[in-house]
Order: sequence, then structure tokens, then C-alpha cells
Amino acid sequence: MTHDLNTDLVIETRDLSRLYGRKRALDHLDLAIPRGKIHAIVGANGAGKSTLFRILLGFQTPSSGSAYILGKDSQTLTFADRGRIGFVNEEHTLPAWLRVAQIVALQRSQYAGWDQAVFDKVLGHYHVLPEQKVSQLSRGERAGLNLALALAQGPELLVLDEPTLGLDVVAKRAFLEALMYSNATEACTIIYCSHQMEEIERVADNLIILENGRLKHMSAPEDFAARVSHWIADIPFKGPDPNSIDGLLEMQRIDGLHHFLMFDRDEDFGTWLRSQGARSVQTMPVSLDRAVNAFLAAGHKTPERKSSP
Ligand SMILES: Nc1ncnc2c1ncn2[C@@H]1O[C@H](COP(=O)(O)OP(=O)(O)OP(=O)(O)O)[C@@H](O)[C@H]1O
Repeated sequence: MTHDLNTDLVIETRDLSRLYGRKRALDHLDLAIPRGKIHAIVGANGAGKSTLFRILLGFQTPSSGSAYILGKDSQTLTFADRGRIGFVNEEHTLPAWLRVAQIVALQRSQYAGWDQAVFDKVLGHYHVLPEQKVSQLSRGERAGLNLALALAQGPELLVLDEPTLGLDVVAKRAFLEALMYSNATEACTIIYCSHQMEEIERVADNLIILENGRLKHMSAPEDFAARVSHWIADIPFKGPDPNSIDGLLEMQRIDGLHHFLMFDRDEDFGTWLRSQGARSVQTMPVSLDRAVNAFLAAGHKTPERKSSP
């Protein structure tokens, strides 16, 4: 079978759908993730992220369409293909009775491309001793050990699925620093799934938003945030009908002032507010967290647009 695959893509789905009974978890998803850098995948609960990864890693079959990972059909991955993919999730499960040095020895014997310098560099962000058993490590240290193991295996693609879930602020920071200073992206592409927008803001080069099993947006995080604006208007009566406002993500009345979160609206929106009787109009910067949450909450009200990488 010929596929005309683009080898610069680490992940590619074509018209990918997955149904669970009457439930549609993935809905004709076309996704193309280029090689290199850190790509964040976000979506509300139930957006289809786990289903997508189960299909990509070959643990589940699509209902229709196709999925490729590192240029291979995800349904026919070999042991060697899987060896090119690293995976870290929030569970950080490793055999509790093994010592760190024993795990390293095991991994080194298993992975031909094992990179001890990368392991040492990543784990150097933690005070973990080689003689410590996994059971004696803190949750944050276990997360760091998992990251160090995954990166030292030299994967071409590393999937981090909510890797900092349940970690405290200090451990989260240590994990992100270990990741950022590992220079991992020089050798591998990282897919970072998280609901933690401040982490995404720090590490991700590309933001991918899934909603109801569909691709809603793909761009640099800062480009996305720049498209969302916050307006505060003093309108001395009920205010405009939300249904009549193009690009409205959220409208709230707080302390007598109207707050609007808008997508892809510029100065013309201020002019329009004044034409609606606003006595004053101000704009405020919007955090990525606020922008993404408003975008997800607005759901179907959000203008349909073509995603731009
Ligand atoms: N085994 C299943 N049987 C029936 N429905 C399922 C099954 N697995 C997932 N779903 C449904 O498919 C949709 C997508 O689920 P999925 O777990 O892929 O989402 P998610 O984006 O990973 O969510 P979360 O962020 O909560 O982990 C949800 O509506 C879910 O209820």
C-alpha cells in the first residue's frame, strides 16, 4: 500500500474517527505534528486526548481513518518502532524494590542508544542517590527519575501525559527545569499533554487544542493568546445582546462593568462598544490560561477557523 507520507511529521492522522457505541471520541480528526520542538495538546475532559494516544501507540483501533506515528501506521507498530517512542505519565511507576543504580544498569543493557550523560544531566536536578530504592524516593523525585530514564533512552518521540499531576509547586518546577535544560528537543520531539497552562506557557513551542474529538486550533501559544483580548466597558444599561457579538468568548457583568473576552477582534470592537453607549472602554492583557479556558468554554460559539501551524 502506498501512503505518500510526509516524513517531517512525527504524528499524522487522516480523517481519524473513534466511536464508543454512540459516543464519538474522535471526529474526522486531521492532525499533523512536525518533527522537533515541544508540542502541547490541550482539551477539556473528554476531548479525546487519551483515545488519540491509545490509537497512536497501537493499543486501540480507529473506527475509521488512519493514524501514523514516526511515519508508521500505528496499527502495525513493531517492537523496534515502539523502542523509538518514550512515554511518561503521571503514575511514575517503577519497581519499588529496585535501586536507582540497578534500574540504570538494566536500561543501559536494554537500549543500545542509552545516553548516560543525558541521564546524569536530568537527574542532576534532583538529590537522588544511586543506592536509593524507588520506594524511598519522593513523588517528585520519581517523576524526575522517569524523565531521566525516558530521555536517556534516546527516543525520537517522547510523550509526556500529565507528567506533573499531583506534584507540588517545587517538584513541578524541578521537572520543568530538568526538561528544559536537558536540550531534549535537539534530539527528539516532545508531545506534552497537560491541563496546566502555566507549564505549557513555559515549555511549549506549539499549542494544539482539541475539542469534541476535533482540532480547534494549532499555533504558537503566544500567537493564540494574542488573538484573545479582554475589554472592560462602562455601559449604563443592560448592554448588548451576546448573540449579536462576533467573536465573543465570554461576557460578564462585574461591579457594574461589562467584561468581554473576544477572539480575533481589534480596535473596531472598542468603537462598536462606544456606539452601543459605553462611557468608557479599557483593554487588559489576557493570560494563556484565561484565553484557553474561555476558548474551550465558548465551544461551538467560537468562530470556526482554519488552524494555522
Ligand atoms: N471505553 C469507553 N467507552 C465509552 N466511552 C468512552 C470510552 N473511553 C472514552 N470514552 C468517551 O470518549 C470521549 C473521549 O474520552 P478520552 O478519555 O479520550 O478524553 P480525554 O480528552 O483524554 O479526557 P481527560 O482529559 O478527561 O482524560 C469521552 O466522552 C469519553 O466519555
